[in-house]
Amino acid sequence: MTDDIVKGLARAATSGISDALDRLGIAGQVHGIQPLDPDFALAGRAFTGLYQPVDVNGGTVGDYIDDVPEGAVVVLDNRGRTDATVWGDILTMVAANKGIAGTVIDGVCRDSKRARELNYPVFSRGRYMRTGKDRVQMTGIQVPVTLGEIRVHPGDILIGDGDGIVVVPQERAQEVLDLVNEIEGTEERIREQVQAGVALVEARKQLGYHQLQTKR
Ligand SMILES: O=C([O-])CC(=O)C(=O)O
Ligand SMILES: [Mg+2]
Repeated sequence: MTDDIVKGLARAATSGISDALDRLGIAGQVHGIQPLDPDFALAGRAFTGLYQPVDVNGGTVGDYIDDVPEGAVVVLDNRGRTDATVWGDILTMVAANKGIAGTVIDGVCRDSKRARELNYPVFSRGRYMRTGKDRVQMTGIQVPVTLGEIRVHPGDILIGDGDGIVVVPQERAQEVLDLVNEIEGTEERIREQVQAGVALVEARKQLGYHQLQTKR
């Protein structure tokens, strides 16, 4: 299920959402996590999972996937670990079949070919073949997690495109959406003016381009 705020934000580019977050003083830009394919895009509310290194009790990549609702984004916090995966082709296949919106990993994934074949958007810190099975332990499901420096609570909205991922806190989502629409509208007017022959320096000055993202 995709609600109206998610649909509205999904129409925007991550660059516009980033500028709106800057203006509102909200930290939501995820640094260093990129799509497996630059054409991948996703939008949806977070379903979160947290990993720790395995201890004497052993561990694996987790069996949460059947609980993830259609339209959600799976957000996996493996603490930036790049030497063991927490996502691969079997999870991709199941998630794509269920209509899950995509997966964002603070870590790495494997079997990346399947994600491209099924056009299932996976965003990660990279690709690697070595499994997290016997190396990680899932210590939390639907708990607050981090993607790099950015906190994600279950239900927060993630938007991803070829430029990366932004996280919009659910409490501020309407405010962010209103501001993104305003910023993108202003940028469109700048493009129209330039196409009509106005000098870019003039169009930018008139419409306040350089301050669109400035915190008020
Ligand atoms: O070990 C993993 O990262 C999971 C995996 O390959 C899969 O789900 O196909
Ligand atoms: Mg696999």
